[in-house]
Amino acid sequence: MVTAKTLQLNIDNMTSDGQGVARLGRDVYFVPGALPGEQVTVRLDGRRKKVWMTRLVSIEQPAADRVIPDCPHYQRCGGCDLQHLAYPAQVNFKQQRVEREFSRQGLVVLEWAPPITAEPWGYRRKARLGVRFSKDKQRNFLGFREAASEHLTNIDRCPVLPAFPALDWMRWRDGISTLQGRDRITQIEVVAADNALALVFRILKPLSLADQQSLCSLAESLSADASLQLWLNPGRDEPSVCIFPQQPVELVHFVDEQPLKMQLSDFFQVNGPVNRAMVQQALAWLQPQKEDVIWDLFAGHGNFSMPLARRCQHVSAVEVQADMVSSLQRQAESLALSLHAIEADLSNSGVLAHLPAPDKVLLDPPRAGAAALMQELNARKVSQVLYVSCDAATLARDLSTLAAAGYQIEKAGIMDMFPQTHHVETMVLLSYRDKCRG
Ligand SMILES: C[S@@+](CC[C@H](N)C(=O)[O-])C[C@H]1O[C@@H](n2cnc3c(N)ncnc32)[C@H](O)[C@@H]1O
Repeated sequence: MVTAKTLQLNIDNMTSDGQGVARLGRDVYFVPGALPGEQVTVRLDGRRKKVWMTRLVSIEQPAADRVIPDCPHYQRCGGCDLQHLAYPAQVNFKQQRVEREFSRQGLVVLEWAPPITAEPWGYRRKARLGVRFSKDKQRNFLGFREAASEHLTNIDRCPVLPAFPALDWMRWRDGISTLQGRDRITQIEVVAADNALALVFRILKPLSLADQQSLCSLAESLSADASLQLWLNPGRDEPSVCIFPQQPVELVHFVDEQPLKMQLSDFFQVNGPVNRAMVQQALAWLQPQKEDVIWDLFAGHGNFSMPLARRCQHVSAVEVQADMVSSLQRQAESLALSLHAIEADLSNSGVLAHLPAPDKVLLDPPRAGAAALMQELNARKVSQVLYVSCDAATLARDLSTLAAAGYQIEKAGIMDMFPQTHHVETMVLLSYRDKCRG
């Protein structure tokens, strides 16, 4: 059978999600875990359209950039996919990938900024781990879902999470195993703010008081600097309840050297140092002036809007999630900043019609991009648009619409928000040049 076959391949390229690519005659092969320049043996897994999916069996000739992955669970855990590539080469791969997407769309960038990078390990301040009780084995599993499967990989530590004593997963797994309601916990979410670390336990049914006390005792023993918080969450749309400590501090992270409040359910950028550098770069590129009218679209909890509102008086922040909008508005009011937070769905571009015409627009959409907004920006001929994106393909698609209408890409730069993975964040500054005015 063809799926049992092995063959030798020379890898000459990489897919946008970091798999090695080889060509043999007219056939194309994707090889997860292989790098350009390598000679490898693979097993064929099956064919999708014209591409063979394969599994790496052995590496006959390794690439100069190959390194030993730091994590023992790498390639079983579905989290990271570039740990086998030396860090500078990861950044280089991401830079080339974004440039390739841009050139596919015929985009011209006047100036590329140097990539923004920070410490490539221990950076991830948000993560979700699965918990499962196996009746057969009469024990709990705690870890990440394996790539493309429902199986949990048990982990003791994760090198992309911060090295807090409270993130000792072996202790939590053992602790959960002793609970009466050990089959009621399905997930632990990590929210690492700058002033505290919150663990949110998703529960199917309420835990007994005795079980809650056991978890609190464990939290106390792991909370070296008293900054650990333990929350129980009974369901996606239900509020979480803090069981440790009794009076939890409000979570904040620092942006623009100021604390920004964050709620447990908020979207927030996963990499603190890269986020801070990204916001500083956005401010340096946009140069907000006191009288500027600025729209911050897909504003989240104000990562960009609050720093902008400190510098200018007419900032409108638009976001679809009501709880982030109200928290942002409250925060701005408490600091006497004139920021207008608006709850609206930006897939309907008409929602911007009543806002004062902007001098500058910052947009930071989710992965799908902001296709619905491009006509609005084209019609408005905004003098500066700063586009922040976590998906190079939808970014290039949206930029090509703007470029066709007369926008010029002044600057672009990548930000390595997600080291050890293929994901890349990009910032682009566009200016509007009216061809009729020359
Ligand atoms: C990539 S995040 C950026 C958030 C923020 N700019 C930041 O840096 O933290 C995208 C944000 O867009 C919001 N969003 C997603 N779809 C939206 C829509 N259709 N209309 C408005 N906001 C949306 C999400 O809730 C999320 O807060």
